[in-house]
Amino acid sequence: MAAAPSSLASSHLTRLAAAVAAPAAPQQLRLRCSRRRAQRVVAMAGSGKFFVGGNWKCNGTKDSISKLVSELNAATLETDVDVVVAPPFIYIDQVKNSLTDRIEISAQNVWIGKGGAYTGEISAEQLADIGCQWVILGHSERRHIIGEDDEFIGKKAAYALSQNVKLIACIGELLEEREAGKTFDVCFKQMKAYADSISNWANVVIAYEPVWAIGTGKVASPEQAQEVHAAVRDWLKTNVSPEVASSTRIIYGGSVNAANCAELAKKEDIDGFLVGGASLKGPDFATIINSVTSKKVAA
Ligand SMILES: O=C[C@H](O)COP(=O)(O)O
Repeated sequence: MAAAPSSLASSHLTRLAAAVAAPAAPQQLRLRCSRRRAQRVVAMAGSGKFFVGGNWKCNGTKDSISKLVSELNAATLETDVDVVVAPPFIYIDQVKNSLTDRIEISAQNVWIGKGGAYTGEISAEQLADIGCQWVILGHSERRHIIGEDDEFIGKKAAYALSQNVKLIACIGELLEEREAGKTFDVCFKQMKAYADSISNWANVVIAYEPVWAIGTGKVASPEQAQEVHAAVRDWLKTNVSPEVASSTRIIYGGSVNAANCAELAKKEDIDGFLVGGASLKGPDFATIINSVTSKKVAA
């Protein structure tokens, strides 16, 4: 799909406004998806591994995390999935020392630059020092509760990547923004802030997380998620490069669970998930990881 964001916006905004109530995939979009599927086969074969992250947020105790780690260590996981969990900072070392190396570790935040006199902050150098390979940035809870803005998030992203900490870059619209037909505008603005700061996308995964779906039990329909993922991929194609658009994984987050993951995973542009609540239950998280099998069948 080669249309520029501006031309996409006029045709999609009307559909997006109605999509919450009537999420059927437009025929036109399906046709464009078929073309893009063919175009992406080569790129996905090289670098597009399914990716599932578990964001534990501010949950857990030493005991509950020990139980969760035991469940994850005992789980049978499909091999062709990148799996990452993000414990609260204070438990990262415990998890790092007890969790199978099959699963990588992410932080949920990081300081904007080099460490020093920044009370309460954790630097990217410190994450790398303890073997924490990833960081989640731009999560809606940090945007809308803590008040982080696009520029601040972009600078954090650039510094983390410069220290070889890989990035899960979150974007997503509020319910009122979706209802006002601004979903694409919001997501593209958030994408631009990342693109202004990122020169190498090899270590970046984008997480589309509509805020209205986070922790609400109201998951986006597969068609709603696919439509935004496809638009974000087109944005990357137009504004970064076709190669980055093809190779960058775009994962979905927001009320993903063991029951709904398979249908979402079948969608062409959904390359995995960022999971909150359901990642706190080992067997459920394993089911979500293993939903890659639905993707293989759909492909
Ligand atoms: O980072 C994860 C998202 O905020 C999704 O959370 P949730 O699965 O609890 O809705």
